[in-house]
Amino acid sequence: HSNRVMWFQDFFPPNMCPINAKDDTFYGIMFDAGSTGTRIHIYTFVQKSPENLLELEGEIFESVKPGLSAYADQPEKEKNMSLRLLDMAIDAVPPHLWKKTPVVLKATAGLRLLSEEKAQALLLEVREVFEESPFLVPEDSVSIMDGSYEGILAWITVNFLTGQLSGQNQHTVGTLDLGGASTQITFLPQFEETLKEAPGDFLTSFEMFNSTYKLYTHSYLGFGLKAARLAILGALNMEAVDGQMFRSSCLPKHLEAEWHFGGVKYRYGGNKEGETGFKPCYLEVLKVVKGKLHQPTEIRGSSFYAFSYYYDRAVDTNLIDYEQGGILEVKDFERKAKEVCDNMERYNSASPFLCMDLTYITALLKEGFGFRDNTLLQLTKKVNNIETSWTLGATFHLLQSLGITY
Ligand SMILES: Nc1ncnc2c1ncn2[C@@H]1O[C@H](COP(=O)(O)OP(=O)(O)O)[C@@H](O)[C@H]1O
Ligand SMILES: [Ca+2]
Repeated sequence: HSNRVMWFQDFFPPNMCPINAKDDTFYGIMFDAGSTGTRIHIYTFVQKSPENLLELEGEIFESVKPGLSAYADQPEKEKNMSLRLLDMAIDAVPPHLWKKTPVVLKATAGLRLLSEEKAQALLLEVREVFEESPFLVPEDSVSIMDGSYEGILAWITVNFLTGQLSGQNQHTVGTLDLGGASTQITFLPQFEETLKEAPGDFLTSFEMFNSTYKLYTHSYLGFGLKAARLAILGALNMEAVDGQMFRSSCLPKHLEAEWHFGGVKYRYGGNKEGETGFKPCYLEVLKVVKGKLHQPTEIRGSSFYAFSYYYDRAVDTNLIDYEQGGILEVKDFERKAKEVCDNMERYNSASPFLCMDLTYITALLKEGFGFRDNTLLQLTKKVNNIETSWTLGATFHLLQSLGITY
């Protein structure tokens, strides 16, 4: 804990605290416009002692569904949603701090997949809501975030919260984020070989907290869990194919249903006549995954923090506890995938996609990234009661860019 205080001393040196020199609390508001939902994170920073040591004290978090991209064809309807979330900030931040509190929204894969025109129309709606709010609206406050930042900022969050970015002995940990539309992998390479073998745009130098980190990071667009469902069904990028039915051996045999994603309606169902179960499903999933991702050799032996849908699906299948999280091996996902896919009738109260999702996660980890069966995954939703989301890293970055730190 004391490490964190020490670290903040560097981050906010005593004579430089423009946001608020007198008050002992200040705030930062970060919106995460994800493909499946929009979330608000209101971070509180506190100055506890007269020496002006600042600490991240807490977070207020709320989320709404569906994601911004669901309003692609009626952007004006989006307004209610951002207003509703912004009301939380109005309640949480004391009025005298409103105009010193920055508010920013960053959109991820859902908007990256929309046409430029539709995405900009949605962002404009949000910008109007922000401009009418009493908060500090920085330039470029509403934008689509670059995928490499999504990975880097999540890595910053996790390694900050676990105390790895302060002090001398830094043992940083890699991060895996499985969103609805994209997935990210990020780590600090230890081997020279990794730097040599990585595609050029997978390495990014990033400055934060007075250090420069050269990270391996990549965001695979279309490899989020929900986009992967469409890819497996053969329906990705097949807009408005009226009435077409997409079938898969990963779905319950007699299932026929509809699914809305990114503003498009899809019909899908099981292999009524053909095979179902883990084996055929894995083969189907492999077509989407195999050879599509870069495999850095050095990660085979390391352990990673994993969140978002890795966490959710592990909770759904009782691999981990919803509150506690836990540590799993890659093979635990495979074991569950087999159990669910080969007994789909027993799991018919769960999501019809459970088999497909678990099989995809298994294939993504093993055949996609090249992890070993016994690679350890630390599944975490919160560290010290703060969400393990890129939004905290983004808030640090925001404060840094506003000149609140050097
Ligand atoms: N702050 C958060 N806390 C918990 N889960 C989150 C958070 N942000 C995203 N998720 C999870 O991420 C997954 C969806 O990813 P999302 O952010 O909507 O898509 P994408 O990152 O592809 O735009 C869901 O499992 C959702 O529960
Ligand atoms: Ca996300």
